[in-house]
Amino acid sequence: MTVLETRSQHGCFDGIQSYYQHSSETIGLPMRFSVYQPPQARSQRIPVLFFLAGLTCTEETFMIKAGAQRYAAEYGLMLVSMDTSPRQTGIAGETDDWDFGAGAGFYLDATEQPWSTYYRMESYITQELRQIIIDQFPADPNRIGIFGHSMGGHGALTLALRYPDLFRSVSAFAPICAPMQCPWGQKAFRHYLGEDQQNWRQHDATALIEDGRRIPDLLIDQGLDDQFLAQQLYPEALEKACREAEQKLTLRFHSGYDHSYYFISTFMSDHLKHHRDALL
Ligand SMILES: N[C@@H](CCC(=O)N[C@@H](CS)C(=O)NCC(=O)O)C(=O)O
Repeated sequence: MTVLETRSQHGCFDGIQSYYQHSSETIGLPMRFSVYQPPQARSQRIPVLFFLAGLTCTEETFMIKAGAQRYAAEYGLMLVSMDTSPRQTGIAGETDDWDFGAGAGFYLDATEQPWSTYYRMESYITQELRQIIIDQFPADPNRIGIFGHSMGGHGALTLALRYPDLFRSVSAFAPICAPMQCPWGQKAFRHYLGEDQQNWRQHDATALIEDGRRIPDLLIDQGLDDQFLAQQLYPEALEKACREAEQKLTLRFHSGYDHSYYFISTFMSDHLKHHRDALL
């Protein structure tokens, strides 16, 4: 069994917030993740929600800023978040850009050198981290959901579409809905996946739905004052694909909200209710 080093542990809403590091077989380097166990975890196996954070974030960002633990304690949901990429791989230029490389793993397995050796976040989350959570925490393997923000919203949507047997509920805050069409996605996909855009379609939520993949009822919240909305996020593209495919989508726009965790924390209770209703 994977040995976990506990980096810190804190009482939180009658449950436990903890931070871990372990040597990752998938990544080939140490990886960090965080877990919130609500009080219900003391006596039973409970549903789990994986949260995938956005560009520049770490395993701490969601747990510190999203205000999710209060609702998780009420609803009996375990929360798991993880770093947004491998770190300190030694790849030249890894930390030069805030929207690519370190802090920007895009939740896929890179196929192109030099990134493909370490940048394997898709396998890390769907296999290694999922197994750690099932083996070492009171998690119900049949009741796992996934959600995320921005790049992590992209990750949540694409992993839910690609692994419908693993994730039974899905939602997102301000996700990158059509990465093949936006500058963040094009830059990441060109380096991680190469020039053949046919391979990109496997990692683009809009394209996956166009290509026939489906997910359970999808909830997306999007701020209208989001500084990245027009250039990077393209919810209209996803909405069109869902409409044409008859994929159920609740897409809510909110005036006065930007891309930050102030927006995320405002709508957190709705997202946890959405997952609770699907998983309990
Ligand atoms: N560093 C970027 C912003 C990056 C950013 O907004 N990241 C989002 C995800 S895409 C985030 O959640 N940042 C962490 C935070 O708000 O704490 C900039 O200066 O424009």
